[in-house]
Amino acid sequence: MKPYLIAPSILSANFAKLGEEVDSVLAAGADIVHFDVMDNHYVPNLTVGPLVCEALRKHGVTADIDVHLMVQPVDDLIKQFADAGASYISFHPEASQHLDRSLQLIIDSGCKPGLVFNPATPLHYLDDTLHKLHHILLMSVNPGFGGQSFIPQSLTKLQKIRTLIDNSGFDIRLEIDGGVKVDNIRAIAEAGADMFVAGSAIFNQPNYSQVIDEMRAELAKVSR
Ligand SMILES: O=C(CO)[C@@H](O)[C@H](O)COP(=O)(O)O
Ligand SMILES: [Fe+2]
Repeated sequence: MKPYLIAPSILSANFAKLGEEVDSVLAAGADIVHFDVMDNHYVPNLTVGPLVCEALRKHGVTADIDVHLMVQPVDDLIKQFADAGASYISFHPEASQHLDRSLQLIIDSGCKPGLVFNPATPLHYLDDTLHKLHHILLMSVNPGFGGQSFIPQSLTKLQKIRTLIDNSGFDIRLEIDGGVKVDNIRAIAEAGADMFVAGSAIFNQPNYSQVIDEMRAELAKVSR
């Protein structure tokens, strides 16, 4: 079983001091930086692009950066994010004209490819892509905003994806994103997730290490 990874989403960080925020959350015990890219087209919100990813690298961030592309089209931004220092890059399959080409672009640019499923995106996109995936990201809210409530049906969808992965024989991480908190992270892990994005649950609290410690304590209760 893969170790659990906690990935704070910078969407809820203070953008006026982003470098310090990322340093703080990593010092508080986070594993990976989750970097939400929104284009005001695929989703009704606008955030940050490759320049900001590059700025975090120049600032000295060495942890993996998990780029979650909520953009359409997808392909142009892949190379730009790879050059800017991205580690993981995921995108929404219905936003790509040529799914296999987009995944291959991520692989060829040296990053780890992932596919993102919204609450109602059908899982058939996994039929011919599993062999190329490093991670699958399940959205447990509709994409576009931080601070939304976890959609309970996501637990069933997580279990389905967990079973698909386990039966495939491929070594794929299962990431969950949206409404993850201390009080639901254990149930989410029990449903099969091994990587946890949390934005508002961490950045809206004054003490980041306390929240991350509490999340890890909940995860330690999971038997696997
Ligand atoms: O991709 C997204 C939203 O579209 C997420 O990464 C959110 O930023 C998570 O925020 P919280 O639900 O944890 O506040
Ligand atoms: Fe995200």
